[in-house]
Formats: sequence, structure tokens, C-alpha cells
Amino acid sequence: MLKTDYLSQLRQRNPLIHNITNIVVANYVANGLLALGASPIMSSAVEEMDELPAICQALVINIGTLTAEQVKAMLIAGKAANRHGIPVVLDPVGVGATCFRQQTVAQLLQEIQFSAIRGNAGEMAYLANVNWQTKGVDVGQGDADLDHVAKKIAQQYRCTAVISGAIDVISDGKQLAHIQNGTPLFPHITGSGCLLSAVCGAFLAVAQQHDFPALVEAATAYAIAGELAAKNLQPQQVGQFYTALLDKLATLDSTQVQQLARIDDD
Ligand SMILES: Nc1ncnc2c1ncn2[C@@H]1O[C@H](COP(=O)(O)OP(=O)(O)O)[C@@H](O)[C@H]1O
Ligand SMILES: Cc1ncsc1CCOP(=O)(O)O
Ligand SMILES: [Mg+2]
Repeated sequence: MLKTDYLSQLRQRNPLIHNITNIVVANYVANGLLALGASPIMSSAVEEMDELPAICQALVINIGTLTAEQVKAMLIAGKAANRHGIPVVLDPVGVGATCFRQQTVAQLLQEIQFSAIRGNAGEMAYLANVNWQTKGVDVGQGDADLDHVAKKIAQQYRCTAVISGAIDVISDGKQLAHIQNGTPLFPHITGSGCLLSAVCGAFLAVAQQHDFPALVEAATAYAIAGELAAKNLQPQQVGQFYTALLDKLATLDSTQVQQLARIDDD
């Protein structure tokens, strides 16, 4: 049962969301945030990383196509965001794939306080040091206890962990929520997880530190937008889904989200 309506506040307040993200999805994420009612700025120039957190309401750090220059930018921006008290989201894209990603994520987690970490089960199992067969940036294979993984990450990094998948698992280290909404079409477009991480940032931007309920609503609203976008589409109509998701993010309303939400919260 969803009792919050941060979506309406997001639409009213149009929060400015700073994204340090990857070259694969930047345009799609910007359009997805705009459709939802937020205002995106995509930037990773070290020259402006100290200034942006003063005018933004959240920062989203995504390591998808990481460079040494971007690492510097992420550290400056993340620390400045902490000083300004704005929420920071980490999307550890493909963290298990290379040493560079592993070392960078370890440093980011060491030096920046994140409000949320959002990844697929492969990425989050890696962060929890739990066995999983990762596959690049995709989810890979495994049978880990994702409730344990989410709680462990949330406790270890004093944040809220969002593990996306057929069932999203969200925990603040104590509470747990399982979101059944979504569509199998999601994993067939690139950027679906990166956009979810940015949507998490937009909801945190208006949540006044009520992170857990805001992230439950963010993941539920996003999954429902996908469900509605996938209606009447064939499994191979991935291009239609890609654009229909933007349309549904633009037209989604809180009543729909509350009516269609399928959440088991413990
Ligand atoms: N098999 C699935 N069935 C339904 N929804 C899914 C499935 N896999 C992922 N999703 C949804 O897709 C969105 C992106 O998550 P995911 O694909 O896990 O991220 P990533 O692209 O980082 O791997 C989330 O809203 C998640 O709930
Ligand atoms: C394919 C790819 N390679 C580096 S980043 C990226 C996009 C990943 O996007 P998502 O995690 O949302 O699927
Ligand atoms: Mg991803």
C-alpha cells in the first residue's frame, strides 16, 4: 500500500538534478527526468563541480562510462553535495566488471555520504561481497538472498539500498519493501536502470530526508510507468517501449500509482 505522494511535490517543485553520468544514456536520462517533472543538468567538468550543488536539489553519480577525469569530478561534486546537505545517489554500473570500477566505487563510498545506492542484483551482490555471476553492466546470474544484500549495504553505508529487478528490493537497513510492478521489456532497453537512479534522485530532492518512503514511491512509480508503456506491445517491440516509457513518465499521476502499486512491505 502506497501512502505517499512525492510525485505531486516533484511536479510542483521541478527540482534541478545534477547528473554525472555515462555517454550511453545521458540524453535518455535527461529526457526521462524532464518527462517526470524534474529539471536535469548533465555535467562532469571539474571546473564547475563545486558550484553546481549550491543550485541543485540532488546529485546522481553513475559510473557507466567512467574516466579518470570523471572520477575527480565525482569526488569534488559528492563532497560539495554533502556540505550543502543535498541527497546523493550512486549507480555502480558494472562495478564487478573491472578493477577500475571497483577501486572507484570503493573510493566514492569512502569519501562521499550517499543517501541511496541503486543497482541491479549483480552490482549490489558485488557491493555486499555476496557470490553472483556478473555480466558487464547486465544483471548476470545468481541466487543470493537479496533481502540480506539490501540490508547489508544499507547498514554498511548508512543509506537506502535499492536493488532493481523483476521484484525490486528496497531497505534502509531495518525496513524492507518488495515491489512487484514492472515489465520484462525493461532489461531490453539500455538506460532503464540509469534512468531509475536519476528518478530516485528526483524523489529524494523533494522528500525532506524521508528517504525510504520516497524511494519506495520512486521505484513503484517508475515500474508502473513501464508496465503502462508495455501494455499492448509485443516482447520484441523494444523501440516502441523505449519511447512509450517517456510518454508514460510524462502522463503518470499519483492516483494511478497508488491504485496500481503492488508492494509487500515487511
Ligand atoms: N525481469 C523484469 N521484470 C519486470 N521489471 C523488471 C525486470 N528487470 C528489471 N525490471 C525493472 O526495470 C527497471 C530497471 O532495473 P534494472 O533493469 O534492474 O536496472 P539495470 O538496467 O541497471 O540493470 C526497474 O524499474 C526494475 O523494476
Ligand atoms: C551499456 C552501457 N555501457 C556502459 S554504461 C551502459 C548503459 C547501462 O545502462 P543501464 O544500467 O540503465 O542498463
Ligand atoms: Mg544499470
